[in-house]
Amino acid sequence: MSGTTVRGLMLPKPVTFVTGNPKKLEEVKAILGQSIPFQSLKLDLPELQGEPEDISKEKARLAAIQVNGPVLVEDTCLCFNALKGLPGLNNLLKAYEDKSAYAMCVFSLALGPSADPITFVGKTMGKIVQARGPNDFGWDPVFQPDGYEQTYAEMPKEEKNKISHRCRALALVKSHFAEAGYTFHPHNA
Ligand SMILES: O=c1[nH]c(=O)c2ncn([C@@H]3O[C@H](COP(=O)(O)OP(=O)(O)OP(=O)(O)O)[C@@H](O)[C@H]3O)c2[nH]1
Ligand SMILES: [Mg+2]
Repeated sequence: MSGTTVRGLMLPKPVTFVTGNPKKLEEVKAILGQSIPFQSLKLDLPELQGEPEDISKEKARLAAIQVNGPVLVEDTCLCFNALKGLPGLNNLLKAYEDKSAYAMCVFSLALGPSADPITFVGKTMGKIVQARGPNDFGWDPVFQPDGYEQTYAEMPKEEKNKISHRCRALALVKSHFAEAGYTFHPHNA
């Protein structure tokens, strides 16, 4: 994490969570509840290259300029230990004995167009298995978290949302909001 926290800072409007992925949005809504006032928006942002945290920060910076207010962005990847943490295709993993993997979620918060984004990372360790469970969200059917007999896809949503990469990253986002004590401009809340 980086950046300077200004305690009690008043944000001009609710946080805009920028995503084009409805499944992500559904989970973020369920996990955040009423803890952070936010709205969502799909923006066309360039697909950036580089290290996950740098990509995320740059995405937040670009989004905050477009929104002209506080934004939260998120990127997720499934990283394979056999490929030294590289995100990859499941078929590629067939050639390796080591099926261990981790789901990683990186959120960046930019408080405004000229603010330095703050990054929050959540990881859940697990392994890649033959697909089991409903097929409506990315790689959920092939990821089985450590300590569980079910894949993400087989778990009830509430269960996934208690242990997921996304909930771990969002727990850090929530603590940041609680510590910073941001307030929201009453006219735009
Ligand atoms: O099984 C899954 N469980 C998850 O919990 C999860 N979170 C994301 N994904 C998938 O990973 C890819 C890259 O994600 P991504 O971060 O680039 O997202 P995106 O481009 O769809 O949306 P966004 O960048 O507009 O927010 C996309 O195919 C997402 O569907 C998940 N799959
Ligand atoms: Mg994306």
